[in-house]
Amino acid sequence: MTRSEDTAKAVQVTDLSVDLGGRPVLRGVDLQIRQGEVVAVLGTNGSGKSTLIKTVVGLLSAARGEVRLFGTPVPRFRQWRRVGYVPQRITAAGGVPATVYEVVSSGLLSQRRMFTPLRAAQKQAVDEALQLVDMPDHRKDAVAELSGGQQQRVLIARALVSDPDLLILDEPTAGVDLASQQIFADAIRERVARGTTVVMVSHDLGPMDALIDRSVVLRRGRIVYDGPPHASQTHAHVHPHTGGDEPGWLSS
Ligand SMILES: Nc1ncnc2c1ncn2[C@@H]1O[C@H](COP(=O)(O)OP(=O)(O)OP(=O)(O)O)[C@@H](O)[C@H]1O
Repeated sequence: MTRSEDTAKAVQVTDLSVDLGGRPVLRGVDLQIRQGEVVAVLGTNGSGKSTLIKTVVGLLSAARGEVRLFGTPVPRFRQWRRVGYVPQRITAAGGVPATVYEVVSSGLLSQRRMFTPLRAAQKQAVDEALQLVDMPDHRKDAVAELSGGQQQRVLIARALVSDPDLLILDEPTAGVDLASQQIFADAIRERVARGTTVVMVSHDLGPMDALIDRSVVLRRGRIVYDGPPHASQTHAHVHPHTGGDEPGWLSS
């Protein structure tokens, strides 16, 4: 594979195995995501979706195999500004009192420049992200004092503020009301039109459903389906033991 083909892949997961608590959670996962694709990661509770996402963003390490982002192995990847990540649950405040504005603006700064004041354009980007999730009136509020759905909206704003090339979303709209899900889907649609790659875990895609062009189903730490969204979304929630000869289903 040439270098340019490598970098045309936003995410390359090769023979990835991850162990947690001494137990294999992911086993031999292969997944290639081209730039501009919108991929849903589906599967029952405990199938390994969050573990895969966390390994892709470098929060967990591989026992075997590797993950590359834009052609670079994750341990050596430094362009984190190109990646927006919404975790499954609130971790943004991390026990430290932080305002909505601080959490969203942290999406603009690499660790090294954490305490550099924001430039005017960056302030504007934070304001726009807060508008997008309909939270401008809460900019000075402590994140810890918001409702769960409002906290999730803050995390969405943080992921969108840097206008990343790759958005990695772990149940981004869990607990978020339908109107806000729609706003979020519209924001994602607009970015997808500009070429942003999206990888999203969800149990209920809601208004995001129409944006998905491929889905991947995990079962007990392995990929069992990789193909067009329709069939997989049906099967992911029905009986995991079917599959048979339909396209996209892989033998496990
Ligand atoms: N820190 C940990 N230590 C040990 N086992 C873990 C740890 N985190 C997750 N696991 C186990 O790994 C498996 C996969 O968990 P993971 O969170 O990736 O699943 P998931 O598909 O995202 O589930 P859900 O749909 O419920 O969010 C589960 O069996 C879980 O118990």
